[in-house]
Amino acid sequence: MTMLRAESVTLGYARNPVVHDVTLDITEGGVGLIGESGSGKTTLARAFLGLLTPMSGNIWYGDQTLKKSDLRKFRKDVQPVFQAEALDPRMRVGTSIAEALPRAARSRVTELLEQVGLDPDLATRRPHQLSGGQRQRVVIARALAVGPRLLILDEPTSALDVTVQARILDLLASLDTERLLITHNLAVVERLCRTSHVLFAGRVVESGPTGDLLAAPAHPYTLALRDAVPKLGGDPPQAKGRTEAVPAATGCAYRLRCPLAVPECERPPAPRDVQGRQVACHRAEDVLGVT
Ligand SMILES: Nc1ncnc2c1ncn2[C@@H]1O[C@H](COP(=O)(O)OP(=O)(O)OP(=O)(O)O)[C@@H](O)[C@H]1O
Repeated sequence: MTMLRAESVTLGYARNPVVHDVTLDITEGGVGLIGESGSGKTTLARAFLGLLTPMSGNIWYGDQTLKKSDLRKFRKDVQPVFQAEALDPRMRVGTSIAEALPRAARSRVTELLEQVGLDPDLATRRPHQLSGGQRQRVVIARALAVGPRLLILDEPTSALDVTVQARILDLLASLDTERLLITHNLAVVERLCRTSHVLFAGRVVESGPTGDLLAAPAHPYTLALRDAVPKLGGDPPQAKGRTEAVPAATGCAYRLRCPLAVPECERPPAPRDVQGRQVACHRAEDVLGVT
């Protein structure tokens, strides 16, 4: 079932588009958005949270566009989980969580702390008196307080060391809330997302079942990402091949970096079906041939 859908959305700031004509469904089983810094992941997440209005296209929530849906219900159903630094440093964490709860349900703070694996006694502490992993659990507890159907998680573990990351991933995997997860870390989507979308320069270049994407990428950029970060906790990926940082303005945006680029890539590749995924690359079959 599709909970949220971006339909041909173009997004930007001050009329300058940074996400171009993206169509993407948030379906069950976890959805990953993968891409390097600046590829447009957070921008897309903001649009899915109703915080950024598309320059064109629509965000659909069920059978209504966000513009027309009941925003109160939407804000309860779809909750962000951003970095732990977003917690108010002056507020005791129990109060932080209680604030998100309806007045009649404030006694649920203990239950929520337990649900995220924290000792309820920590409720009286302030964020700086907790470890990074504990703070991230508080952020998750706060998001869960209103009983959301979908969590939108932006790099939920990137500030944590590897063992703490793994425990937070276990916690997220154990929740029965759906998730859209934004990360540059492929190991994280492998653990938490049935479907993944790879973004490059504001365009989806490859989408499909996460396992297939990682086992045999069909886009050279997915291949570069996969080969750059073999394990949990690795550094942000650097593309292999040529290293021009600026995307090409015409044709395939990736072609200046792509080791497989040919003159045909000066024409923009339309997304097409290749072995069970959607891929925007003229040379997808050749990429599959080398993986
Ligand atoms: N508030 C803003 N005003 C103007 N430009 C912005 C704003 N926020 C983001 N951008 C630009 O939009 C593009 C996409 O940024 P975005 O934050 O969505 O990327 P990202 O993939 O989430 O990157 P990161 O992994 O570093 O968070 C970038 O070129 C960025 O500079």
